[in-house]
Amino acid sequence: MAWKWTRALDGNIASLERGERRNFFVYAYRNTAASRTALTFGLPLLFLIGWTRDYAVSPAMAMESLPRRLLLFSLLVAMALLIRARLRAHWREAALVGYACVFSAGIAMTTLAEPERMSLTHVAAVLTTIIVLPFALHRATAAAVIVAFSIPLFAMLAIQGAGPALFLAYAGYTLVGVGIGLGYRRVWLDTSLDVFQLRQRLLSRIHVDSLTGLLNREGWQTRAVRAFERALSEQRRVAVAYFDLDHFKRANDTHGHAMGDMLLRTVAKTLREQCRAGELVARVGGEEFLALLPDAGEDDAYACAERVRRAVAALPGPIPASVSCGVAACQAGEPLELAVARADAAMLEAKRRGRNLVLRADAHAPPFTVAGPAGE
Ligand SMILES: Nc1nc2c(ncn2[C@@H]2O[C@H](COP(=O)(O)OP(=O)(O)OP(=O)(O)O)[C@@H](O)[C@H]2O)c(=O)[nH]1
Repeated sequence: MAWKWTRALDGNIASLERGERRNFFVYAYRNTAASRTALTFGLPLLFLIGWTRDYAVSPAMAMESLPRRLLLFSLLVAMALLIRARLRAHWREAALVGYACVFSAGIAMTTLAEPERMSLTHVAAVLTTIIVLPFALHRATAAAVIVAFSIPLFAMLAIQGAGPALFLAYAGYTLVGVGIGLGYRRVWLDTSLDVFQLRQRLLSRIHVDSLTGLLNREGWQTRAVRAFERALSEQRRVAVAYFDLDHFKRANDTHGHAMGDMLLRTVAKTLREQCRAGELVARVGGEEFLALLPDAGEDDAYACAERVRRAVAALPGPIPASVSCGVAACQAGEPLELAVARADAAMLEAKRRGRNLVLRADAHAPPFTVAGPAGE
């Protein structure tokens, strides 16, 4: 049996490494914002539905139970925040684990207080814990939580003289907990997840420029193309801006490479600050930066680039800095690289015209239009 698990698991890991999506469960949970969001909002929704159902049966009783429910809900939120801080997890994952823990604790307490109310709904809720916990918690913690919750539940099952279905459900629950806790490294959820997380972490590093924290060229190629295609499929506009620091070699030669690096970091920070959420910024060369601006036409891109140009020119510090920039709005049917090439050419023209300048690359009025706030 263990051998079979191992084989299945190795297959999962290999397929994850090959980037295949066979392990759909892990993949679906980790990789689709929709599934995580559905789960995250689904649980409080269940909470609400439960109360509404009680209200329909007996408003007085529902109102009576409201403070208890609100307390439980506050606990959920507190737990989620705690887990988020502790694990530095994404808020949706933190919220899920928080729900799962408090949900299980609440059910365990209810069962202890009112054993006759125990039902398959409870089992389903506790099973949620099994699904959710190993995704986000360390194996040992997940095991401790599961086993700790299962003890009172088992005691109640025995006292209640429950049927075999409930016993079986809880036995599965406890076994998963014990299996995880004993360090059964081949429990597929756990190990696949280790590999998966490692891969995700490596991938995110590969896409980030270590000096500035912006996307690097690979990151740009992956993320910008994806964002560009998404915008096209939703028939939204996209523009690009190509920035290049002026006389950066001179800055390096005069002030040293360490100061040059500092200037690059400061310019990167300025770029990030001047761009809106959802806009992608990358360092694609030594002192070259690219921005992808969804929902922007050439005027918007120009305005953004002008903001960046002014902010860089106003930077305090020992090195006087400025950027030249070309902006281009993607034309219908035009691939992203072509828009980038037009923005690049406009940027080079800005260099030729004396630097510290933003130019529009206007496909219909070649070669270039000198940009101005009124779009002259
Ligand atoms: N400090 C530092 N310098 C870098 C880095 N990457 C590239 N450079 C330097 O950036 C400089 C780029 O010089 P050039 O391509 O001549 O451009 P420039 O001096 O900015 O001149 P213009 O673009 O024409 O205004 C070179 O001296 C590179 O050594 C880096 O990561 N850190």
